[in-house]
Amino acid sequence: MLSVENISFQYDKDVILKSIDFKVLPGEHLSIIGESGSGKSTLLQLIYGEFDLNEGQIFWKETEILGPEHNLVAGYEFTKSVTQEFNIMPFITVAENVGKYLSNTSPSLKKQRIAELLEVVELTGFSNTKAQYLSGGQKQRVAIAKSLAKEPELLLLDEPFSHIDNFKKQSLRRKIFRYLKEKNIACLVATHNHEDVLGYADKMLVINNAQIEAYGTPKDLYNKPKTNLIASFFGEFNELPNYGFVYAHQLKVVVNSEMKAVVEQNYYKGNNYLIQAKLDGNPLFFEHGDVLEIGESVCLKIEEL
Ligand SMILES: Nc1ncnc2c1ncn2[C@@H]1O[C@H](COP(=O)(O)OP(=O)(O)OP(=O)(O)O)[C@@H](O)[C@H]1O
Repeated sequence: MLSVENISFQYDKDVILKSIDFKVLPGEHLSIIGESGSGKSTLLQLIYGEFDLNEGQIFWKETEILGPEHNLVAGYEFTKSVTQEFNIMPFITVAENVGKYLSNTSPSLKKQRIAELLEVVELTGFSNTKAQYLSGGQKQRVAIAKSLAKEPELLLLDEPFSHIDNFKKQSLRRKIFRYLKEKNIACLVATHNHEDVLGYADKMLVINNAQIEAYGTPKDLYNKPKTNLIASFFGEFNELPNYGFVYAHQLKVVVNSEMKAVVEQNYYKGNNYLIQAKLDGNPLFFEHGDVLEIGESVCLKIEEL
């Protein structure tokens, strides 16, 4: 189990993380969300042992994860980290990068393992390509495969699909997260994308103002967002008096109701339109199947999630 015990950290005078305390079980998937600059990457780096904590302790099972003051070379056998820098070698092939730390005692086993990992990240056809000729997204996938080569117990992923196009992202996400579950590898995933969370994460940690703003299952946080930061992570939303947070897709146009809004703008979204309207002088967003006329008055009702 990963045990992050009341840690606090600052690079210089500003406190980046304060009294952060949570646990992650073996095989568990924890998503870390928060605004840009809220400290998600810093938290992953601390768990990797890259910096010394100002307060608190971090353990993986019985081992305390220590920073450079006690441990000159960051990192432990049981953990791997994929950062935004990728750390892959440009002048060797994709297969050589992935197999870099694998044992050479059985070349056929090594080859098999590399092939298995390239299949997980959908790069089988690039095995013999030098890494320098890869796109940013392909490099990111090599970095993920490399991090899995020696089967860590704990994997730290910092925005793992940030360079990967939407077309690839969907299947890659399914494959990688399923692979981690099958191998019982715990993972912490810093992300800005709710699609990385819903459907995959067991738990979700929200960081704001250096502290934990919320912790729970994605379903609970989605159904009852306590703050606008959490609601906004999941999509367009409104904060309505007497109701709290209401997602745009929860508002439906009906023949008659007390809630009357005036349409101001339509935004095409593919399967429907996001409608910007005014309700009692305040902006309101809802979704609708068709374009509505600007200036039209519509009645709305709130649907339960
Ligand atoms: N090496 C560093 N030295 C000093 N300050 C740093 C360093 N790295 C990050 N910071 C600062 O710490 C804060 C948190 O940064 P961090 O990268 O952890 O945020 P983040 O939540 O991962 O952001 P993003 O979502 O944009 O990646 C930011 O204000 C950043 O400027």
